[in-house]
Amino acid sequence: MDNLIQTEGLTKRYNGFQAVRDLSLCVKKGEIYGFIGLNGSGKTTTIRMLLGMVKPTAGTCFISGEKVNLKNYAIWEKVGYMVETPYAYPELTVKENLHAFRRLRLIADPKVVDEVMDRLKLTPYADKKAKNLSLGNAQRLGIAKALLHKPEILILDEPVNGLDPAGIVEIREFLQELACNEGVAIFISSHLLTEIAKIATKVGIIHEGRLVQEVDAIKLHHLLNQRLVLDMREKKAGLEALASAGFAPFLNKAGFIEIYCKEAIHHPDDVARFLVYQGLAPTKLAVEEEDLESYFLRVIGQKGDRLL
Ligand SMILES: Nc1ncnc2c1ncn2[C@@H]1O[C@H](COP(=O)(O)OP(=O)(O)OP(=O)(O)O)[C@@H](O)[C@H]1O
Repeated sequence: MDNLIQTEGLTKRYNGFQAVRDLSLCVKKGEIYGFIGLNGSGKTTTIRMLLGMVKPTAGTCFISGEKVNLKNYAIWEKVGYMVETPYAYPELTVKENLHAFRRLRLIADPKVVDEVMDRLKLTPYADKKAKNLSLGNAQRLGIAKALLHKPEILILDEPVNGLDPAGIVEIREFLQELACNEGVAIFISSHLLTEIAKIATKVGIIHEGRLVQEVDAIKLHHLLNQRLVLDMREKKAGLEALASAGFAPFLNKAGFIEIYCKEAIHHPDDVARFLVYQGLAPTKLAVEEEDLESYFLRVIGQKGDRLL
């Protein structure tokens, strides 16, 4: 079985409002699919349909090749998930929570709880009540629950929310190991594009319910625009000289001159030489790559300095 997760023409309408439109995607064994979009773009609705929690208006979801259907209990043996806020019994400790979920999953071997606590670095908090956990450790407990039964598919909605930078790196490395060494197919939603780009093997961008782009993470940086950024003392004269030489320069918000023409980006030394001959020596000259947030905004057709 190649595609462990697959959707075909998935659509959800709420009283005429299109939350998800004609969405088709697939995730293979060992792949990490990063599903990114602004708030309200349809990520959670898609995940809920994948998990059979919301009935699609049209289209189909397949898990391990089987059509998602709440009555098909066998499917859920293969899936671990965490959707929105991780749920735990607040008065029970981390360990008690995990044993409660182990029993719900009908797993006889109690050792799985110690194993999963160890993997998620929860052992020091084993006897702490869930209600007293930090947000980051509550997230870890959510992921631990999702992994108790060693699923081949993991579906996570915003799993790094509330984690500090070190915690984000740990979870990232943990998920990468899970996909790489154990072949788990991971579907992970987030609005943190930069973070997702570091972990995913494939990135899908959802906007207003539509999958507007899907790209292999390796190819992502080829899609980022490059530009030549310049500064000089005589900016007005510099802009005029560069414009008359056909470089189509413009002044950005930070007060630097930007050039997008390919020849200038590939041969910044020619631009420097030209400016020096004009008596306009640059005080800054650098080829810079568009950041992922600007790329995202470009793809979804919005303007702005930062995403979120
Ligand atoms: N039960 C519902 N009834 C009506 N509209 C809904 C319902 N659930 C979601 N929506 C709407 O569908 C759209 C998509 O919501 P969804 O929660 O899937 O977005 P999201 O990308 O997960 O956003 P966030 O990042 O904020 O969680 C939103 O406009 C939301 O208001």
